[in-house]
Amino acid sequence: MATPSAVGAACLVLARAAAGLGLGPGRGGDRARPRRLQRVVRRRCVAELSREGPAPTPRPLPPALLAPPLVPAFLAPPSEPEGEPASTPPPLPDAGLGDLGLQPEGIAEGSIDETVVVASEQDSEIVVGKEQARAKVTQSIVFVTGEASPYAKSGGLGDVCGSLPVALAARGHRVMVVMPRYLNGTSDKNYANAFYTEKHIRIPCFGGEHEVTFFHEYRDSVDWVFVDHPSYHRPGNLYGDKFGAFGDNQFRYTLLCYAACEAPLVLELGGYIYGQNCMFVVNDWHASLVPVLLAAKYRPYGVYKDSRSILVIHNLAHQGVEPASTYPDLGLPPEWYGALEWVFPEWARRHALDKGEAVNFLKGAVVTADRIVTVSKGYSWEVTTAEGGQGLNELLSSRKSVLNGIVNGIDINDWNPATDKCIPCHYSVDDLSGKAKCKSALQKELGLPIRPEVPLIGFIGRLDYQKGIDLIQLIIPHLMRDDVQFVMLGSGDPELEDWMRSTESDFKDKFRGWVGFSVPVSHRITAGCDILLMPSRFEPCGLNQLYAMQYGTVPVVHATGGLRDTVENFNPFGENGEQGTGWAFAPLTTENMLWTLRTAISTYKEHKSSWEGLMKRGMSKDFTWDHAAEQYEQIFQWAFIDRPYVM
Ligand SMILES: Nc1ncnc2c1ncn2[C@@H]1O[C@H](COP(=O)(O)OP(=O)(O)O[C@H]2O[C@H](CO)[C@@H](O)[C@H](O)[C@H]2O)[C@@H](O)[C@H]1O
Ligand SMILES: OC[C@H]1O[C@H](O[C@H]2[C@H](O)[C@@H](O)[C@@H](O[C@H]3[C@H](O)[C@@H](O)[C@@H](O)O[C@@H]3CO)O[C@@H]2CO)[C@H](O)[C@@H](O)[C@@H]1O
Repeated sequence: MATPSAVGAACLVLARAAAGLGLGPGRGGDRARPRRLQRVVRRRCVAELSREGPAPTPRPLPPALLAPPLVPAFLAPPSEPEGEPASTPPPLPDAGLGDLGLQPEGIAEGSIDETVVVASEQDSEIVVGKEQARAKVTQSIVFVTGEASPYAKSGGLGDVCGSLPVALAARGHRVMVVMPRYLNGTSDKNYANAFYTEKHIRIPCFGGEHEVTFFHEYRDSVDWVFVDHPSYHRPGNLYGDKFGAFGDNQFRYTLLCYAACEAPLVLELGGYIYGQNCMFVVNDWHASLVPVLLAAKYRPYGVYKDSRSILVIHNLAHQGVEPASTYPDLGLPPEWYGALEWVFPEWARRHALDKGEAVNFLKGAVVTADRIVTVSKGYSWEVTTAEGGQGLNELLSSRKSVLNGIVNGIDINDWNPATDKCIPCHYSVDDLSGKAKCKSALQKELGLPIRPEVPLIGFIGRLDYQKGIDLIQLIIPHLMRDDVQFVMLGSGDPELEDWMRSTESDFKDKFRGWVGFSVPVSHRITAGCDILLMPSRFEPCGLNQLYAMQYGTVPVVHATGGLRDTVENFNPFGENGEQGTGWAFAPLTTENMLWTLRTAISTYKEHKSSWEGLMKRGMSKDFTWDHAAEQYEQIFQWAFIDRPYVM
């Protein structure tokens, strides 16, 4: 049996929490029914007690997590041509694209690199280890996400949520990640080490009570918590299948958010619950109901008063928008409708009688989260502009004082050419010889002519409008006249997948289109290519250019968002000699892109020592998570200085 005190504490907080949860989705108001709810909750706690398994062996906790709070958190002070193309290419059109490559200005308050002295009720010991830097103040952190690698990944969100929590745990924080337990019949083995916790909760939404259970794995000092429900068990990818996005995604991620709010209160992980004093880090729209729930359904009942929430925006293109008529399904009190209220502009409405009324999950978090972080500084400015704000620019501008940008890091355990298990030869900045072997192995694997002297260009990414693949389509007939090789790895838009296949058959000796999702292939392309092309229309951060630089592969990118923040333009006439790690071009036009690519290609072919300098400067950059983790800690501290969001 679990220790009585821990279970008692869990029941108490669960009782308080569920007093706010309500049991019905109607607009009748939960506040009118607290007594009945308390009774139901007490029964639930008793039922849970009888299900308790053997007491887990408690893991040691950081001292701060055991110490009782002394003062309320808000009182803490601030602290050459080979073969001809199939046909003569048409003239290059101007892409006619809005360019976001403008100069950022006026974002948020001071630099997050500034040192702020924070006195708090939590651990204030400064521990600087020899190998691993430790946090000045440790927190209980709860990440909520739709994906985290290696369990489930559809793109960069999965990378970040699979590695930032580990970096924060290594710095002394207690960290939990809450995500769905996706079972699709092919990658189910990813969850093989996650065990059933015997915890069940019933979530009042969508016209009934929906039971979810929790699975758990403790790995890399992080509590990985998987929410289990039949709606997460189906073939396809995480969010949809060949017919498009799943029709019940709003329901699936509503469940995730409710479950994530309960997990710190009910799960004894390593023997202890996380409790009410948490830092919720909610990622993208899938997790965006969490801050709304905290404000609408917990704090009014005295629960989570000392917790804070941070919204991390990885991509404003996905906001979780559904018709306004779905609001009652969410189980939120009617007076909270305004937090999620969203009206489409007239041009975006479907017919004359369409009033464009909708609910928008991401907007709900923009309104109610205590702080907002975007995944690069550049993007934190772009989201406040009409061009980059995807309709949320005015709202985000109104929250500038709590909006910051932190460039993502990369997991060098996974992405390191000296140790990478997916690549055929290892290499480093001190010995680049293995890279040439990776290139010839890749050419062989792809069935391309094995020619060390020909520049091999790569693209890796989701086949999505965001990534500018239509621009690649336009330049390919021109580029294929040059002596180059080009490999693309991607999946997504079926028309673009078909184009990749047909282009491969048009240019058999020069172009490969690898349709599908393969992490090992992505590593081999990153290591084997000379140049990585990223013509993204917008890019909140971008990870592939970081991986490329780490592997001595020179990025050619559109100067936007995180790409502009991380790729330094090649300057052969720098003050201290040659400078830069790649090429960042703007505006985004096909002519500009082709010209920049050809500049890179001629540098590769004719200026070998300059090329080696580009490679080595990129490989010497420190893209590890530690610096970003430190900046997140600063945001956490700022969040705890302010009072939490209340209506
Ligand atoms: N077919 C395929 N096979 C194998 N691997 C594939 C693949 N297609 C993509 N990937 C992998 O998915 C990841 C893509 O990450 P990005 O950050 O470049 O873009 P994404 O738009 O998904 O992420 C969003 O979130 C991240 C994280 O914050 C931001 O960096 C980014 O700007 C934002 O758009 C990389 O690890 C890449 O290798
Ligand atoms: O890590 C890669 C990206 O993953 C997330 O984006 C997904 C998005 O959140 C899902 O909702 C879904 O998007 C579909 C969208 O909802 C729907 O209206 C339609 O446009 O189709 C979209 C594709 O199915 O899938 C997205 C991934 O493809 C995350 O939010 C992003 O930050 C990440 O870049």
